[in-house]
Amino acid sequence: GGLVPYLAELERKVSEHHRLAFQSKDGESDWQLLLEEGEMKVYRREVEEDGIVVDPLKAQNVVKGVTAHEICHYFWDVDIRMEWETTVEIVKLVEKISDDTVVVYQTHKRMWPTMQRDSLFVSSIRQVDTGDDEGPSWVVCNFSVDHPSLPVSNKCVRVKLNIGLVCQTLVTPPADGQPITRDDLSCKIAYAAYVNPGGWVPASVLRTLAKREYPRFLRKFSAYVQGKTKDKPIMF
Ligand SMILES: O=S(=O)(CCO)c1ccc(-c2ccc(C3CCCC3)c([C@@H]3C[C@@H]3c3ccccn3)c2)cc1
Repeated sequence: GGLVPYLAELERKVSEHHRLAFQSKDGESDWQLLLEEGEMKVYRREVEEDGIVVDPLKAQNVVKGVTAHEICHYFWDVDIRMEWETTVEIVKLVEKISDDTVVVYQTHKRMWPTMQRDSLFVSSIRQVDTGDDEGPSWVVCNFSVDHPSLPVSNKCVRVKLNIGLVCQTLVTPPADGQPITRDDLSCKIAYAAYVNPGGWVPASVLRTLAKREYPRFLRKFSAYVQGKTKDKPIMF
């Protein structure tokens, strides 16, 4: 389909998110700590492009009792997105490119006083070898594409996004011979979001919105996955 050129870009973005995920931010001292809550740390850089706020966001968290595969699976699975994503109105699977790569269309709830936004993006899940002794990472990358069947509508402003969720499973080995239980598991998460609102939004409005909504999403989504998996066999 018309998406073949995007598949090369997708591979580049997955590698980039994986490379940057657990890299310490010392190099980029201009990250502003927005919030620190237990293991969750949320940072942002203040960036404007042509007067439009496009602040990159970076967050780390550790979620107990779940694996990297489980966190990435529930983040990627379009069918259950509305169970945890409270800021979108419509989620539509536009095209299934492969078992781990789909094209998704979403409308985001209108945030007064801004115009409603929509997004059209490739969403891909995969395991990436990390090369260290912590075992492989699981990665989900969502990034905007143009798609012939979803032209930009005059009702919504199309955002441009590039999102990376990179996760690693941490296991504290149980007493020898004991099977691993969820009490021995946690998942280290690195979330990166670059969202261009696609049109002018007052800087203060967007920055307040991001400061509230990203931590809310990380809290709600983490708790959602813990709830969904607690009585299920562990998905490594
Ligand atoms: O991680 S995901 O892939 C999850 C799949 O849904 C994702 C997360 C966030 C967005 C997103 C889309 C639009 C907007 C704004 C732009 C102007 C008016 C709305 C924002 C701003 C940053 C604030 C925000 C942050 C989190 C949640 C909602 N709102 C974020 C898109 C995708």
